[in-house]
Amino acid sequence: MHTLKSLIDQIRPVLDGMSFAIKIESNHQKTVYTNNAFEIMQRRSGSDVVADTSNIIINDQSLGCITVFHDVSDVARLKRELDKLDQKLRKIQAKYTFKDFVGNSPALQHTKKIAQGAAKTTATILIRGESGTGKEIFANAIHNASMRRHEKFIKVNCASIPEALMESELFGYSEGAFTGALKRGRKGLFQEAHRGTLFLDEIGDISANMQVKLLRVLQEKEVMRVGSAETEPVDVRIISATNKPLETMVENGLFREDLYYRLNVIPIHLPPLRERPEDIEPLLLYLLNQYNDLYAKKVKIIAPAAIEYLQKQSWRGNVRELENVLTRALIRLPEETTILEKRYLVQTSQALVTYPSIVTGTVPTKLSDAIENVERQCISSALARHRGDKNRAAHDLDIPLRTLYYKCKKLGI
Ligand SMILES: Nc1ncnc2c1ncn2[C@@H]1O[C@H](COP(=O)(O)OP(=O)(O)OP(=O)(O)O)[C@@H](O)[C@H]1O
Repeated sequence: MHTLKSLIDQIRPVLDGMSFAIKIESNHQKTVYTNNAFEIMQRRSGSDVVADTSNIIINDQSLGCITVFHDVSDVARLKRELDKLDQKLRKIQAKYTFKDFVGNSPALQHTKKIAQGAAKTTATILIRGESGTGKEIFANAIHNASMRRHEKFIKVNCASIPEALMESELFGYSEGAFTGALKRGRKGLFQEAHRGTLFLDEIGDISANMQVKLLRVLQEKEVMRVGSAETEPVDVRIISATNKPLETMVENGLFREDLYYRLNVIPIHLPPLRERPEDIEPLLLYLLNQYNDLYAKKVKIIAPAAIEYLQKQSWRGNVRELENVLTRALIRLPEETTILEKRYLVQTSQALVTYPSIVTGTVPTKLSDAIENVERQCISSALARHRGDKNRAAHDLDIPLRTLYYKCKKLGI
């Protein structure tokens, strides 16, 4: 007949060598065995431990119980780090001011003046402008010029958050709202931005369902977490931005008119770069200042012919495209060169606008293969233009971000 002691003696070499901490207790809760790992765990303070206890039953007779302790300190530490990172990702330090918004063209000066006036109020602002005109840094600058500058500036890219997550991202969720929800529930971005500014980028991309919910929050100034019936008051200044034709979308029933008016209290239009060629030179100097260090170059002067050449371009991608052209020019520039000549820019801007032939090499027989080739080339070229930034690539390709992820996976990009 087994006794607990004889059983332990039989398996002692196995228990002693285990890396898990183990404790065996008799039926009277008296500790009769602990292994080395248990002693080490006891000496270490502040560990996060999960205990797993099972009864020791032999021939229907209970001899005691064995507890295995799992040290989850690393998991707990990783979780804390993840939470911190998540917090950081959800916040953007609003680091830009109007001084950082380069350009003194009359068109830009006019826009800055309106924005500086608007910053002093709490009115909702809608920033319009083509892609790459600086809507995001302009929103930053408005927040920093406002009374809320010491509070948070939180950015939400409405186009990149999947529809299913949008509501809980914006308004939070309560305890046990859905499988995988955090135990304590979670604040939404509206609550995070309380007393600060919430920047809703790509607002033209939100679904009809979210439009209704957003309108409600703007009207009532309170949010309701997913899975809760209670409301929480929020004091948030909304700045939204889009390059979509919202007015046409309203006419076509794609964007709610009431929401449009709520968002568009102060409209601000950022003019495209081609309408303010005089801003190109100061922008180049501002960018050179950063890029010389970044690419270990020594450029001090931009040749007048180079500036003149750039001023004549159409800049479909606006300042972002100008950044790309300058980056490519600097990369191919010899290290010691101090003057940026036109020839370097000509090569690079042509490289940007000359797209590869749609189907290269042997033309596939199957139409589906040919379509895949074209898709692969268009997507690869958009990703290359935006240095791998999928958001911007999807924007250029005029497809939802989700579709881009799906296609990249399917096409092996
Ligand atoms: N006036 C400016 N001064 C300095 N940098 C600028 C200016 N305008 C734009 N930029 C730079 O151009 C790039 C694009 O700006 P930003 O992301 O703010 O544009 P956007 O209009 O929000 O674009 P999208 O609609 O594609 O999101 C950024 O790197 C930004 O720093």
